[in-house]
Amino acid sequence: MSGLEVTDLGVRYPGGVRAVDGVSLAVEPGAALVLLGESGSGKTTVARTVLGLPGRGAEVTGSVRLAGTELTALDERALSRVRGRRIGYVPQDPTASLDPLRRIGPQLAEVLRRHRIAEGRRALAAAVARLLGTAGIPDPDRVARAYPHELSGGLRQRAAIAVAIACGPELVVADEPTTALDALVRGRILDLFATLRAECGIALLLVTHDLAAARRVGGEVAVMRAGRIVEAGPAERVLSSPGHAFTAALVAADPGAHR
Ligand SMILES: Nc1ncnc2c1ncn2[C@@H]1O[C@H](COP(=O)(O)OP(=O)(O)OP(=O)(O)O)[C@@H](O)[C@H]1O
Repeated sequence: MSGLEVTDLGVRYPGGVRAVDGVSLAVEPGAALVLLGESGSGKTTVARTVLGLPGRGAEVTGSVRLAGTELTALDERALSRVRGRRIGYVPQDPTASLDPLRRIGPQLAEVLRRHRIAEGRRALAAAVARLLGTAGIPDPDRVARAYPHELSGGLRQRAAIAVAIACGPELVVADEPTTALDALVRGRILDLFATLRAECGIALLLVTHDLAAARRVGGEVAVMRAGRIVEAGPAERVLSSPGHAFTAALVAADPGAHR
């Protein structure tokens, strides 16, 4: 299968914590899967394990395949090539993927050069401008010259998304990418993910506890509790008529549900 296919994933930490237990999910090119659930349910552990970064001492079982490549079988060198090149990562805090001491343009150029996407000053500058445009940045020249702290939160997150998509990845993993943003900007960033899916065929695995975000992204949702998926299906159906008591409780506890 193309896209991401996770089968019977288990992650156990030293001390016996079973953070993930028998999780299976799939995201096809251009599709989205939103992992929902309360804090500590294992969402981030699934995302980090897909990135090949489950954490020190983690014991991983099961399979993570990206377009047929078994990622759990790769060594660290091969995995670090897959990360960045075939999988882009968008963290909650964009400053985590941006260097505070370098302007945005040179940072992006460095990623493009390292992965041999573009070479030479002119080609790199053009590729950077194109990439910032793809990330929905209206004035790419200004943003390319700016340091991360000179940008608004929304523009910073767009710059971090530009880093994530610089190498044309098949999959983007985003962990709470809009939690730190205000409601208007949050919606626009979620719409950018929709555009990237439609125009670049990127598969999106998005972790959030924000039900409104899950509704806006559309696609499929998988609801996690204590390391397991308790319910999965189209966001519209699962969130409007939950089939599991835990999903129903999650929806009932959501302040946005009563607006
Ligand atoms: N590196 C680690 N070592 C030990 N335990 C860990 C590690 N990472 C996560 N855990 C444990 O695994 C469980 C799942 O955590 P995880 O962060 O995946 O949940 P989450 O659903 O993403 O929560 P949140 O929304 O708060 O980030 C928790 O009990 C957590 O304490």
